[in-house]
Amino acid sequence: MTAPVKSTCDKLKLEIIDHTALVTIDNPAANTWDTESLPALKTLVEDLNADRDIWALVLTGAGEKFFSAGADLKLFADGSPDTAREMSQYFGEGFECLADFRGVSIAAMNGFAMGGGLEVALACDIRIAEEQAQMALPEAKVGLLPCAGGTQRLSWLVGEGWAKKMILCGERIDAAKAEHIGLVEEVVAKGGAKDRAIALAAQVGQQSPISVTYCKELIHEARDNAMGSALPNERQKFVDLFGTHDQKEGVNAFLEKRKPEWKNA
Ligand SMILES: C/C=C/C(=O)SCCNC(=O)CCNC(=O)[C@H](O)C(C)(C)COP(=O)(O)OP(=O)(O)OC[C@H]1O[C@@H](n2cnc3c(N)ncnc32)[C@H](O)[C@@H]1OP(=O)(O)O
Repeated sequence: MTAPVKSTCDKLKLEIIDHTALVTIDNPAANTWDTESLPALKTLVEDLNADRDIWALVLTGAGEKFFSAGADLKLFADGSPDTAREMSQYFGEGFECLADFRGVSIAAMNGFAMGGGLEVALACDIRIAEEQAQMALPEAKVGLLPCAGGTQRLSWLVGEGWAKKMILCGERIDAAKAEHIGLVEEVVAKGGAKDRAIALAAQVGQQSPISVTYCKELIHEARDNAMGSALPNERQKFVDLFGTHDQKEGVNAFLEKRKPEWKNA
């Protein structure tokens, strides 16, 4: 018998419910991602992948307000290109490992899903949002860009037009709009995402797990082939931004709660 899987990080809580791993991002105030939780996510998903009794993964956020507000912006206030390289690698490895999870992954979006918080939901197979949830890829508002698969996975899911409206115009959308454009598969009442996701995961459990794994790999094949080198390129452009004035200005303006003054340099 193999030892039960454990989370290696307090910011990621793990509960096993039958064949489903319930993973809760628990990093107050905004369930942000950092240099502890991102590598821990990778380790956790690898360990869950190795456990043949785990067939589904549900990801949610602790508390009532945030699913996840993305990267902890405090890490980027005076970050260097090396900081950016390290963070983008952690994001890439963590979220790509989740995207390749052997079973079905479901994001139970219980509140704000912003930046890397929306990108982790995009790395899941299915998204269930509570009616009050709001989502955006607002990285360009703070002088950054979505480097955790967002430019690619959002475009694949909702098409180029809405991806551009959200990424280039910084448009934040509510759950109803997200369902309308195909960004989430279901909207449920406030407080209901986790239970609905666990119920859906149990439904997955009625299928052959090995069939599910093979089908998922095949569904991903066309997209992954077409993406080519886009994911490493996305990470490199994120690193490049850290040599600019506007990256520092954008992040510091957010932390100082003021409007940024862009120089386009
Ligand atoms: C590759 C990935 C890159 C990225 O992910 S870059 C980050 C992208 N994410 C964002 O830009 C979202 C930033 N957050 C927000 O815009 C706002 O939050 C919300 C619209 C989501 C909610 O606004 P409101 O209701 O006014 O809450 P609040 O007072 O802003 O947030 C509560 C506390 O949480 C902190 N916080 C929120 N998001 C982040 C973050 N991403 N990094 C660090 N701290 C964050 C705030 O500052 C504040 O803290 P305090 O209570 O001390 O003032």
